[in-house]
Amino acid sequence: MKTFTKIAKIYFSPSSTTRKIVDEIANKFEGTQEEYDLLNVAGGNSPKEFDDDTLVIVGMPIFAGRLPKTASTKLMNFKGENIPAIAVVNYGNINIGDALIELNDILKENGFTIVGTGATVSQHSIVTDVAADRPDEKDLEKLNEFVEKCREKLDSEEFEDIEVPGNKPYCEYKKVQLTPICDESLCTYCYECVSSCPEEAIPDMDPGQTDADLCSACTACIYTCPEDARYFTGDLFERMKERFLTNFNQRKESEFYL
Ligand SMILES: Cc1cc2nc3c(=O)[nH]c(=O)nc-3n(C[C@H](O)[C@H](O)[C@H](O)COP(=O)(O)O)c2cc1C
Repeated sequence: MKTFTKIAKIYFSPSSTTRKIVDEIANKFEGTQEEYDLLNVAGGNSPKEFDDDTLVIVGMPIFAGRLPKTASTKLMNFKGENIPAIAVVNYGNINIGDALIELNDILKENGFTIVGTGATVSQHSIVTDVAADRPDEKDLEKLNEFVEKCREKLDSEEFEDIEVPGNKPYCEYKKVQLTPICDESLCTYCYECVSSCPEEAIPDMDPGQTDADLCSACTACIYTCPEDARYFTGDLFERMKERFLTNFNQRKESEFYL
């Protein structure tokens, strides 16, 4: 296999499961790892073009059947003429929607050659009882088999266009109408939530507030808070929980395309 000097990891991962998948894939290759964390407000804002000694690994969570808006907008800044990419969307056992085709389209449009792609299942970051504790051992085993096949394909250097499920035009991106609340009796004003928010929806000096118009419900602030002071609550959240646990609690498996 051609040796890659650099392994570039590009991801958006508010509750860290997508990052875990990307790390699992990247760690199977030699080469110095570079990270592009699109959750970071400054991350991925400027154009970046990769050299041909680079293998790119991209991981994106699925939000409402699409890529998160902030993440897809930033991803468009990454270009790589014939640079090989392994690309996964990661979802919470509900649906893939059109996110997989959207991810593939963006990467191909920007010059990348897709070596392998797929959809992995991880714990639902909003309704955490759905797909709880995933990815598990079985998931990681399947992921490793996929990576092995990607390695073989990189060896063969034969890359045909990969067809993935999804519709065009893509389903409309619908913002999830939830905004985390902050229990100020628990908050220690460490401001971790402020710096974790990719939408800058939490005011600098007032973590008790969240701008619902800016918030994408991504969950970064909830998972970063060391005091568990931030969470979703309310009727809509309770209804969502009930609906997901009733309808989507049957295990779905990761799917891969090469
Ligand atoms: C705003 C939002 C919307 C989501 N929409 C979907 C969805 O449409 N289908 C699905 O299966 N999971 C959905 N999820 C769950 C995430 O895709 C899943 O938990 C993923 O593992 C999160 O990745 P992360 O740990 O890297 O943040 C959604 C999560 C959030 C926060």
